[in-house]
Amino acid sequence: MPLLEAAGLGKRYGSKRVLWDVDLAFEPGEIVAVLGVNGAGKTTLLGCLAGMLGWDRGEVRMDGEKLNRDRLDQRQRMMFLPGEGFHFGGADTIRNAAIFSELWRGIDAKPPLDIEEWLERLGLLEVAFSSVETLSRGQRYKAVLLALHCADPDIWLIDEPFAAGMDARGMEAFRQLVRAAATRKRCIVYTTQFPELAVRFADRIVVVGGGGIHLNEPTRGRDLEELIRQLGRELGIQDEHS
Ligand SMILES: Nc1ncnc2c1ncn2[C@@H]1O[C@H](COP(=O)(O)OP(=O)(O)OP(=O)(O)O)[C@@H](O)[C@H]1O
Repeated sequence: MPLLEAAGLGKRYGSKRVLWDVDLAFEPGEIVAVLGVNGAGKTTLLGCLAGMLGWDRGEVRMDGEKLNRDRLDQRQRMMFLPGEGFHFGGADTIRNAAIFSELWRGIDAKPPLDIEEWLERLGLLEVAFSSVETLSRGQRYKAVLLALHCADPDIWLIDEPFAAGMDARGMEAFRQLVRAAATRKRCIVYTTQFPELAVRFADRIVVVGGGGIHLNEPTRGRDLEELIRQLGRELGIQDEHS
């Protein structure tokens, strides 16, 4: 049974129909990249999957059970990370991560043992005790990724992580972070505009467009260069090789 599922999902903003009849399923332990041109509905899709946005038709299911936006126990099993991230005012990097851990895993939950290792991998050791508000844009986003690691929900919904100003070290730490989470059977779904990064980081690629799903393909066993070209064509990029 899928961990998370959209069945016949449709979403309008007023008279504007953005998604309709979207069927998608996400398994524990998989990393899925969602691509699509600007305005295709990627953020809308993630917002609906997270139960943050309402929908007009169809349903979202978690472990086969209909997602009810009022049910805290369901909402607590996932986290939606917006493109700009979010943090708790005044908290330093470590405290911010601890607050996320307390909110998602309970007040008695011990922080993960490897928090120092991830501070190091993300390049955050020097700002571990600095207020998140005083950090640079990329550092702030990394601090939120650390908090996500500490919260460790079953489902990670991440909007545009590669547009958040992280440096190469941060991007590599992100790759390791989501891979480690997938090994713990977390399901990670993120949006991106970059076919190369999608293919490099994900087990499956989904392309949203025209209100539906254009492509839903595993990366395993695929010729990745060809898949990147195919995605480029889906996104309207001219193929130099054709
Ligand atoms: N609150 C809103 N009210 C009205 N229309 C909205 C709202 N939010 C999004 N839309 C519209 O829904 C469509 C999909 O938006 P969405 O943000 O989901 O796209 P996206 O694929 O994430 O785009 P981008 O790549 O630019 O981030 C767009 O046409 C957008 O104008």
